[in-house]
Amino acid sequence: MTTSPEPGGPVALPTARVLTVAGSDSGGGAGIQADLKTMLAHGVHGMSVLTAVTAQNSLGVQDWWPLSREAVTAQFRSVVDDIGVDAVKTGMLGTAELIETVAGLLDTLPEGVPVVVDPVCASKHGDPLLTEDALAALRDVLLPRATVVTPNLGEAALLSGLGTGTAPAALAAALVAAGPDWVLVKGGHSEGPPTDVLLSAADGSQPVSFTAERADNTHTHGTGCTLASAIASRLALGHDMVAAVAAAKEYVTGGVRTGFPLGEGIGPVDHLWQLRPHLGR
Ligand SMILES: Nc1ncnc2c1ncn2[C@@H]1O[C@H](COP(=O)(O)OP(=O)(O)OP(=O)(O)O)[C@@H](O)[C@H]1O
Ligand SMILES: Cc1ncc(CO)c(N)n1
Repeated sequence: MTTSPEPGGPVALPTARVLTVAGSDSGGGAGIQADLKTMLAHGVHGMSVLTAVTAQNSLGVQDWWPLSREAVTAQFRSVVDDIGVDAVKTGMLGTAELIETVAGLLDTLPEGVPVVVDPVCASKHGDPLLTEDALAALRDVLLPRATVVTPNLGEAALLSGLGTGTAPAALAAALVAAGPDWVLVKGGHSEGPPTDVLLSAADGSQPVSFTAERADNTHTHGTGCTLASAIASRLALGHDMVAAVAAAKEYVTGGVRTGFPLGEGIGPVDHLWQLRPHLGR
């Protein structure tokens, strides 16, 4: 929870403010749309800086267009300078130019605002959402500014330069060296129970593993965005990192279990699974 200067002195806000800096998914399952739904489900105030527009559906990404650095900067300044933020999540940034722009903007945040970096490289279908030359910028410019970075197994292999068969704990150790405070390597693309491995840069201790039952459901569009936004929401509400990841994992697990078919391909996770009984549908 946070306080805000008001005439007559600081007052407690009824909720936390969480900003996503990410791309739009026209199909509504991932990207900005998944982030804002996740934030709503966590009872925080969600805000957005759009970095790119994708033409996307359950079958894949048909095309995408990055916004200008001026458009990204103006959105960020509008939100941060007036409303303020308690946590930031970054997702699809698309190009090296936008990664550098966003990194510069993150440097202007007040001290202590947590930043969750989801290093989005491709969609669930494998369609690229990042230009090839931007991977180095993601690693060298954005990772050092992350409170936590949340790669899937493929992204962790790409960013670390290690092979795809490398164990998650070894991938996490290699990425911690790139400068984030924490690394969470997600195991959604492995065989068996999806296990996510969290490693802290600070204490050099053993990684913490978060395991769930694998949902026997192909409708997993947006899992990565959902997990990262849930972590950002929990951090904004004052949870520590281990508690935030544990709660976020529980949220995404429920959402995947009840993910539903839409279109001809991969349907979305259900962001409202906890509220369905109250909604009556
Ligand atoms: N079938 C599943 N059942 C339960 N949990 C899952 C399943 N698939 C993925 N997850 C969980 O979802 C979260 C996101 O992991 P994943 O590896 O799918 O990320 P991602 O590839 O970045 O997602 P996206 O493709 O949406 O970008 C992790 O907590 C992972 O363990
Ligand atoms: C806009 C956007 N961001 C992230 C992902 C990753 O799932 C996606 N498919 N689309």
